[in-house]
Amino acid sequence: MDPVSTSPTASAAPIAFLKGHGTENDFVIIPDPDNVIDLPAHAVAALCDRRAGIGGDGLLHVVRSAAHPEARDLAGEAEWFMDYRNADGSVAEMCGNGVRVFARYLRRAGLAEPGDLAVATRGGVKKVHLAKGTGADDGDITVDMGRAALPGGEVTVTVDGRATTARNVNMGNPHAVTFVEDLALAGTLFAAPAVTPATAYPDGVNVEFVVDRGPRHVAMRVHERGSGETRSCGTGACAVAVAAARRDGVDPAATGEPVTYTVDLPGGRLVVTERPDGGIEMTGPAVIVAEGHLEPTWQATAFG
Ligand SMILES: N[C@@H](CCC[C@H](N)C(=O)O)C(=O)O
Repeated sequence: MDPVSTSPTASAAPIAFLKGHGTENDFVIIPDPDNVIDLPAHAVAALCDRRAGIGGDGLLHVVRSAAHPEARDLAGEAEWFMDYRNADGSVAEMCGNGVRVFARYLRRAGLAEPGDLAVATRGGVKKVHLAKGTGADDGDITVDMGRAALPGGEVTVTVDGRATTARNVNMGNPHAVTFVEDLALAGTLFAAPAVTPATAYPDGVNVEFVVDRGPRHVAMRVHERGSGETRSCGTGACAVAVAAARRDGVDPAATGEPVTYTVDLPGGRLVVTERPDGGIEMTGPAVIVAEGHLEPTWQATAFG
């Protein structure tokens, strides 16, 4: 399962990849334990291209923390670093569905055992729980996503001239969560919704549209920074659960009781629990779909 290649500029050896998804939020996975593959933004965009590449909402570069300058300091806490990229090649702090798929890959490759697995991300170290028996394909995976930050301040999302207020929630990456009457009001989501004030999100934002489905049960659509509309977003589901809880007047820190929301997305279901200590746990599937090697001619063009 280890990559065959080193840098494509140094060698024509084909790069090993896998394809995976979590609730249909799909990723190209590039195993590169020693961080020898240079992945410029244009190569990531080419890999994630759904027509001319493998296709994905993002890319999971699997690197040992000790081998990556952005994660070296975390190597004592987490052996592996999820170097996450969006489909346009931009870098993001965290990916909730991605970290489950990342853990599934490590388990499948024999690089992680059942139990708790620490994964370094740009959003800090996340603890992933691989239940006993978790193997190549089976079993949902739970991630301790850390705490949500709620910066406050008025935020507005505008689609097709219709403005709704939103809550600013940071899950390591930025989110604007707005409750609507009908998910169709999100429109086509071919373009990013307008979010104001721009100063609330200096690095861009993921936008979630949410409707109620029942008690502590919501459904959402999302427009992701750097990827467009996706069929699921794990950090987005966590942001939505926290926003829904506060809207419903529920705060586990105050009650001392955890609260769980079921979040339905176009690509599946995630279950999100906020604990009294503020920690957020997300549970959902993680699937490896395929593996192979890049075709050398395509690789040379994509990385050139
Ligand atoms: N789909 C991811 C989030 C990926 C990063 C996001 N697009 C950003 O730029 O912050 C998830 O499952 O959390």
